[in-house]
Amino acid sequence: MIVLMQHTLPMSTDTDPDRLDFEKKDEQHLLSLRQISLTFGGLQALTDISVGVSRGLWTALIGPNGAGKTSLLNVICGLYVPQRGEVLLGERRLDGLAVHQRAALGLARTFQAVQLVLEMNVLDNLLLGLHCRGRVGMLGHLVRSPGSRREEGLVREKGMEVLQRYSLDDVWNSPVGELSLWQRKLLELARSVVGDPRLLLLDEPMGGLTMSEREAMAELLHDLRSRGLSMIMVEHDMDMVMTHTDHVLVLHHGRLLAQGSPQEIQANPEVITAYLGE
Ligand SMILES: Nc1ncnc2c1ncn2[C@@H]1O[C@H](COP(=O)(O)OP(=O)(O)OP(=O)(O)O)[C@@H](O)[C@H]1O
Repeated sequence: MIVLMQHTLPMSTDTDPDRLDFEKKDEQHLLSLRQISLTFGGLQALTDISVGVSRGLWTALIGPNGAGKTSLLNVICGLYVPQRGEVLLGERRLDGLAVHQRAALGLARTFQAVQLVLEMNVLDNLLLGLHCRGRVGMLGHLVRSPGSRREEGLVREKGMEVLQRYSLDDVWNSPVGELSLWQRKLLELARSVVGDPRLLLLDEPMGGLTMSEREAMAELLHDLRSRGLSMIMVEHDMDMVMTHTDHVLVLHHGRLLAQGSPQEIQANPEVITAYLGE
C-alpha cells in the first residue's frame, strides 16, 4: 500500500512530533520520497513530491508526456540530484550516494532506450549487472589470480542459469547487436535482476514491443513480483497498467496528482481531465 504524505516536512528538531510521525510512516516503506523538487535552469521538472512505496508491490508511475516520470526515476537511482528533498531506501538515506552505491544497496534500473554494450556478447552484458551491484570484485578479474578465475567460473555459471530463465542461453555468445528488440529487452531485464535487487525501476519496459511480447513481459514481471521483488514501472500503455499493476502514482506537470488502486485511478476525475487536456 502506498501512502501519500500530505503534510509538509517540518524544519524543526528531531523531537518535533510531526517529524516523528513522518518517520514512523517511512519505516513501513521500502522507498520514501520526501519533498522532492528538481529544476533544470528555469524549468521546474518535479515539485514537492512526498510519497512512500511499500514492499512487494508492482507500482505504476503514469502521467502525460513531460509530467516528470523519467526524472523521478532518475532522482531515485541517483542520476539526477534534486535541489530539495530526500530519498530513503528502507531507513537508509540515499542523499549524496552515487548510482553505483545505490545499486549496491539494492536499487536496479532499466532504461527507455535499452542500455547494452552492442559489441559485447550476451553473457558479458548480463554479468555487467553483477559488477554494478558490487557482487564481483573487478580488481580480482584484472589481476586474474587463481581465486578470481574460480570466482569467475561460478559467476559465469550463475549467469548461464539466468540466461536460461530468460530463454537467452542459446545466444549467450552472440554480440548484442545481433539480437532482436525483444531479446534486448529480455537481456536488459535479466541484467537488472541478476544481482538480486530489492527495488527495480523500469522505464517503459514494454515500449516498442508487439502485443504478444508485451503480455510475455508482463508475465515475467508478475513472476519477479511473486518472488518478492518490488517494482516501479513507468508505462504509457494504460491497459497494461490497469490490468497488471497493484498501485498507481500519477504525475502531472511535475506534481503528484493522484495515487490509488488501478480502479480508483481510472475513475478519478482529476486524472481523466489531466489526460484529456493533453
Ligand atoms: N536532462 C534534462 N535537462 C533539461 N530538461 C530536462 C532534462 N530531463 C528532463 N527534462 C525536462 O523535464 C520535464 C520532465 O521530463 P521527463 O522526461 O521526466 O518527463 P516524462 O514524464 O518522463 O515524459 P515522457 O512521457 O515524454 O517520457 C520535461 O519538460 C523535460 O523536457
